[in-house]
Amino acid sequence: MCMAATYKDKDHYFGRNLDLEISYGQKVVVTPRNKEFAYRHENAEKTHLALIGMAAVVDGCPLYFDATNENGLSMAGLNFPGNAYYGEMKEGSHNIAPFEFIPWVLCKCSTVEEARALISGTNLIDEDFSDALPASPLHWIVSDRESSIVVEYMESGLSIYDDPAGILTNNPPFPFHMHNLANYMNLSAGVPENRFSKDIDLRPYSRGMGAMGLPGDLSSASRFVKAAFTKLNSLSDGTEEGGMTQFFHIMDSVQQQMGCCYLGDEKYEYTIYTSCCDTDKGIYYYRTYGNSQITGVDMHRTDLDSDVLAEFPLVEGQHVLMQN
Ligand SMILES: C[C@H](CCC(=O)NCCS(=O)(=O)O)[C@H]1CC[C@H]2[C@@H]3[C@H](O)C[C@@H]4C[C@H](O)CC[C@]4(C)[C@H]3C[C@H](O)[C@]12C
Repeated sequence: MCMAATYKDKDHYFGRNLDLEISYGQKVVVTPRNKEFAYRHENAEKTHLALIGMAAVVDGCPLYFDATNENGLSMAGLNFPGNAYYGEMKEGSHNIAPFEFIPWVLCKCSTVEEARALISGTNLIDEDFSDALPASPLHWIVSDRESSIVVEYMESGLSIYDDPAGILTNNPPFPFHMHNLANYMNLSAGVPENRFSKDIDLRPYSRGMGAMGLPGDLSSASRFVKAAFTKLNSLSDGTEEGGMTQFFHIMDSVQQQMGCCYLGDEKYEYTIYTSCCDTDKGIYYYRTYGNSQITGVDMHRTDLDSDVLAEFPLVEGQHVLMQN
């Protein structure tokens, strides 16, 4: 399971939880403007917008899981097995392999509307990066400061949905999640009132009974509701630090703890990393399962005019601040 979210306070934030049982050796990677992107079926892009995000670098190629470009447009791929469908090459469309999709959009577009136009003419083809890294069944969230869309390639074709919640999880397809929110429209962060019956004296019996009925299990459907409610009721203090702190708390609302989601075969899915990109500043913050400290990489402290990837291996292990 995974979750991606946007959040706006003084700055705008975009990030995700990567919930999985294995690691691909991912790190924070800045692709500078002059690092050529060679596409399998499209002309290579010699110069483009710079990107920062989490990627596995294989044979010098950054395979992005989630990324933000220097103009703040962001994108993340989340598992969508059984529903994602990549077809054959199509004449008259841009034919792009799934692993190329994030750079394809973020190298060129600065807004959700530009991305929507580009994606409408883009055909994702069933092409693997390599035998060892076959095409992943994904759907994507694309966000700028103002709005988000969700992109799903299914057997029925391409759908681009407005995502007013600014949240994405996994299966089923996105319209289900938006529809499902209606089941929870009665939820409130406030103190519950007795609407059950006038004939029974029901009162809140403790503080902290807001959001009664909010699902807390780890299913994709429940995580969508919980993350959306948490985000849409979130308050922060209008400072950079406060916004980033609140963003991590939103992500924590649907964290997967090791041991709680068994996949069989002695394998468990858990939140391998949580990212929070300040898209206004180009700073990519992250935490990993084994390192609760927030670590940051600022794309503007790298040479964005270079033609060489800047790679930052994840800082692992707890960094405990002893006070005595
Ligand atoms: C599995 C990851 C998504 C996590 C997620 O959504 N988990 C939920 C699992 S569940 O079904 O709902 O249980 C996705 C996100 C980005 C993906 C990676 C990126 O697409 C980059 C490359 C692409 C290559 O084709 C395959 C390896 C890969 C390195 C991908 C491996 C894997 O599919 C990743 C890491």
